Amino acid sequence: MRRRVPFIEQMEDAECGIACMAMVLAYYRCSVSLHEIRERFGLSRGGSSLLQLISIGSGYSMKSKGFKADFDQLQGLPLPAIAHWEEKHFVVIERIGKRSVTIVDPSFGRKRIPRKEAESLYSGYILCLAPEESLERRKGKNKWSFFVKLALQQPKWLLYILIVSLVLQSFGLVAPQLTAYIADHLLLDSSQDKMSIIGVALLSLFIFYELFSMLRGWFLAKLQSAMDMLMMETFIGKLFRLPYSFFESRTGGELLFRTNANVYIRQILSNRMVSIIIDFILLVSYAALMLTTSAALGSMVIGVGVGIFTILIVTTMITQQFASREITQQSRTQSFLAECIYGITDIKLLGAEKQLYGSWARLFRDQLSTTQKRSIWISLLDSFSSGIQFILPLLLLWTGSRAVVQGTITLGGLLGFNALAAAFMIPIVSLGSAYTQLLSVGSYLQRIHDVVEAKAEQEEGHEEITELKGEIMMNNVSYRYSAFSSDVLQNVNLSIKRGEKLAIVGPSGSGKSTLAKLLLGLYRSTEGEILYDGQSIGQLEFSSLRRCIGAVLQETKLFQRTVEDNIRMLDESIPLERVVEAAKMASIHDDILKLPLGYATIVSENGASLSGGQRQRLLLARALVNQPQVLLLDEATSALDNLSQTEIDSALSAMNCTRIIIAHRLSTVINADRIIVMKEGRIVETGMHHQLLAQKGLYYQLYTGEENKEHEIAI
Ligand SMILES: Nc1ncnc2c1ncn2[C@@H]1O[C@H](COP(=O)(O)OP(=O)(O)OP(=O)(O)O)[C@@H](O)[C@H]1O
Repeated sequence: MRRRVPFIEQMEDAECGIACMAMVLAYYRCSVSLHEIRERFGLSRGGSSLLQLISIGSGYSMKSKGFKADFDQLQGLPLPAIAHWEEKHFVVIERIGKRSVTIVDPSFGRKRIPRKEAESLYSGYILCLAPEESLERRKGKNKWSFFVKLALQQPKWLLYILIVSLVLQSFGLVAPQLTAYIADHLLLDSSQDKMSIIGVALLSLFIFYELFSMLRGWFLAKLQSAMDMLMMETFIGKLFRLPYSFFESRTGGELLFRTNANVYIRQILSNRMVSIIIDFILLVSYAALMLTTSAALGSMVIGVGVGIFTILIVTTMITQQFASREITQQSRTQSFLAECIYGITDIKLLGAEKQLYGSWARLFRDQLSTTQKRSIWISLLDSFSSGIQFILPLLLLWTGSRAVVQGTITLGGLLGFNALAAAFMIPIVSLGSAYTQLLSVGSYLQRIHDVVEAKAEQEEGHEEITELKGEIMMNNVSYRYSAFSSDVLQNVNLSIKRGEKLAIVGPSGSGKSTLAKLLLGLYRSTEGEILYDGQSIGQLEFSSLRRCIGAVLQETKLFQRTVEDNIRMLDESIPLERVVEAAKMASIHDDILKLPLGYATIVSENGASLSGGQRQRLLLARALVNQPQVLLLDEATSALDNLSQTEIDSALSAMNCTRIIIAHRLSTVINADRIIVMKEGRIVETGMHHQLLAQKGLYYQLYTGEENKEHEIAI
């Protein structure tokens, strides 16, 4: 039989290329996660080009050849192949027939489309791939394993629920027997005694049923909260341990969507896990009971049951496509909305509300149209199975009446059987819908899997440090953001002395911020090494190292907490006096006192209620509160006036810590002990202000350019 290309869903818009590559690799039995590809080739948020896909293919021992070809020329090429689609997307072409083409679209799934349509969607470029002998066969990790492991950590609650549910469901088995008994005995002989006994039996049945139901609900709530705790602890715990690059390649909205997916998964699985086991047990018991009561009628009902189940499964397979598409669209809409809310200042500034609302509405309409299609299929399915459930008792009475007349079954027996048949259908429908839900959970699990399986920033066992002397060395450090880009830093050699004030300057894009992030361990150098007090950065535990460094980067943000919390970053061990001291050094203390509640004033998200200069000084206070031995400031005082700048500078000089200051305004760094000038990722000049000026090189140009500008402004 022809092998099919396994569908691997893209998690984000820009992932279609690597998802296609992962599908083709999986087709050749080499299972690779999207995360692994990103990690290995350092792909960021942008999409991948055909050239990059060729390199990725070669990296996995696939002979890859990309070229321009007309649609008709595709016929003879080896498939599956990756095709450029609609000028903006990649899909895998699985089969080209005379009339139709089968593609596997990473954003949707398998699709068979008319040849004419495929021809119009194809953008003219194809990437053919064939495995080399060295291609490693690899089995993929099961995305369910994370959840199963968690669930099995709750054996107590699972067992209780199972027992209570079994007792509850066995009441279902009693009902048909009671029906038969009442019909056969009470209808003909309704003596007071029998009536009372049955009445008491019914009442006790009801009370027991209620008690067990309540107990089940209570156990379920216990299981759910235990699982919630474990799932969220594992997920969020892992999320915080992931490297900075992981967050650079995912949108905030998408990550929030994944966090919420945990709750959805837990809700479905904690309910379903037990019910699936019970439904199976019930199904077998009901079937056995029906067959022993009447083989003929029993076989008929079981046949109908199998029919309903098959229809449910087939329809689920159809709706599954819509379900995973809906999830992708939901996450896309939510990510877009989150982005708009984060960037509301720019939207207002540009007066772009209408356009963005229009874009959101388009995304939402797409999502709704998929939801609608799925709902229509589901309601068709529901109406079919409920129709059968409606007609089945009548059908049974109709066919069973002859058996009653022939005396092979009593009237009570037939009525009891009818009740049994109705009960038999319940677990069938429940298993069918469990299957539907489990499939949709699969799509959510894939998103969680991406986080849970990602490699943490550091494994355990690195040296935790509590203080630094402040000596830093960079030996031949080079860095590039992805395997496909050129070096952003090239052979940087730098030795920073304890207590030195080092300024890094250079044109925009010369690699200053990248260097700062390497020093903080946010990126790992591609070549060379960074040493703190003679110890390689790779040996140190990053979070402990970062606690010893006070850093303000261009991306650093304020949180919607009190001023005090913002300075001490929720670290309760830092007393208010130290917070005040840091605020004084950052020249923000007086401004804080003028706020309505002083240090207890809530700062609005990202400091919207503060001036640009106040925000920067508050962030500086945060960097200073731990009395760091190294201070790293990337454009941290760009919004300050010269007076505040001088005030802060003398406070920092008194601290006697190593200072690395990245600045565009050269006037702020002229008193630095040493200035290094960067250009295109290299250090091109080093020296003190007057020495660099005398060299009349790049620094001179930057400085005189700035001076002229200031002069123009002054005029
Ligand atoms: N996350 C990233 N992924 C890919 N490339 C990046 C990333 N961040 C920066 N770059 C690229 O690296 C180069 C250096 O950027 P960097 O931010 O280090 O420069 P910079 O000197 O700090 O610039 P500026 O003075 O404007 O802040 C630039 O070409 C930039 O496009």
